[in-house]
Amino acid sequence: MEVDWGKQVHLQLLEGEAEVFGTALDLRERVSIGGQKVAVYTWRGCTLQLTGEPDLMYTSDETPMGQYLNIHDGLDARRQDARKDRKEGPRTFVVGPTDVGKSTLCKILLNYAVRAGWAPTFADMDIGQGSITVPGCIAATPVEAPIDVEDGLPTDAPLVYYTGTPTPSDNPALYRHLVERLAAVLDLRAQSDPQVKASGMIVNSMGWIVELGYELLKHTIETLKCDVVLVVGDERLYSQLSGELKRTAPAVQVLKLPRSGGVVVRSRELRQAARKVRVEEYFYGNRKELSPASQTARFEDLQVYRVGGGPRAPSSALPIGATSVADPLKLTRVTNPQELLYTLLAVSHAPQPELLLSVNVAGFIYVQDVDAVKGTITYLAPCAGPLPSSMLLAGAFKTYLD
Ligand SMILES: Nc1ncnc2c1ncn2[C@@H]1O[C@H](COP(=O)(O)OP(=O)(O)OP(=O)(O)O)[C@@H](O)[C@H]1O
Repeated sequence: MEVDWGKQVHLQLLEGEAEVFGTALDLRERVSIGGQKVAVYTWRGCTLQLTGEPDLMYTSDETPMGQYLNIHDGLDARRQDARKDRKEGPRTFVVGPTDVGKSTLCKILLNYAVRAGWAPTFADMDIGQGSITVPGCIAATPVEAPIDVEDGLPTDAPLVYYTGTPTPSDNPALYRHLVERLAAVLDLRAQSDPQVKASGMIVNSMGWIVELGYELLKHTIETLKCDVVLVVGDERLYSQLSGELKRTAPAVQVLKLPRSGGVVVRSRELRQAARKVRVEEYFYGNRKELSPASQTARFEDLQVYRVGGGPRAPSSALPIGATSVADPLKLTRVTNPQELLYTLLAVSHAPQPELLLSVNVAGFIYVQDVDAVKGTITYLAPCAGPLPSSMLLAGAFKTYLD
């Protein structure tokens, strides 16, 4: 069923068993669905009660759920072997073009793993959408309980790195660098807990699968040491990846899966709107249950840095024939606050600017207003009080919150 933003329907399981993307519904529990497109699936039949008017609703008996369950069984067996041998559990990378149900498959596999007693790590490499935090981030989170149908993924302890852009094509070197940082931290975390280690990871990818996008997918497989690659809904990508990995990394198992017929195709405008909704949800919560605080600070008290675009060496200083290239990881201090208006700034844990790209971020603030005369900026923060740090990383995309 599809329910538009701003609208809600309520779902109740009266009899039998049913699940929403792998999260089992409890008998009689009232679940609210709003601004979502979901499928309720039953393995053995159920009776549901629906209150409200979804924008679209239908029943279907064509589903890849059987295949998805087989994949889970395979991963489960590998996790058990890993636990016995004190080795790493499977690291599963879900790839495919846009709108084939990659994020949904990740959710289903995470939920089935949790229901089987594991504590997998979810890593999201899709910086366009931001399922764990705001868009423009590479992030990971431990999943220790079934994903809440209303609230989505757990956000208590995410590990977040900010690229500041919703597409890696703006700065591929930065994207690669942050994937490497995330991988290093996740490796350390896995070593510190045998259950986390054996549970493995489920990694979501972006839908960009050609040219540079394809190269970045391969980089992620290598960096995160993924040993299972699930290719959803794209025969060409499957044959390209399986052929190449057979030669370069024969231990990696590449499997293909069909796209679920229910997956909804989103236009560019809808994706943009979804990004704005994600930012709103970050500050206000899914049900507007949070109270962010609007605060004003002197710009000179903040240290805001931007990544990339370091100065090019003049061509006269280079050998003949060489072209000058800007350092894509160069950090430059932002001196004009006006350019930050309506952008998200990441509040970093970094103690000094040189570490801004090595250390994860604590959270985000949104620049609502800039007063050039007074030299102040007004920003929205998740809570009132001083920021945990004055070291901030600028983003390059604007979001217009109401
Ligand atoms: N079987 C289904 N029935 C109804 N809606 C579904 C079904 N499967 C997925 N969806 C919905 O379709 C939309 C797109 O699915 P999803 O986000 O999983 O695709 P994706 O391939 O990850 O997209 P992206 O290109 O953004 O990475 C989501 O809103 C999801 O909730």
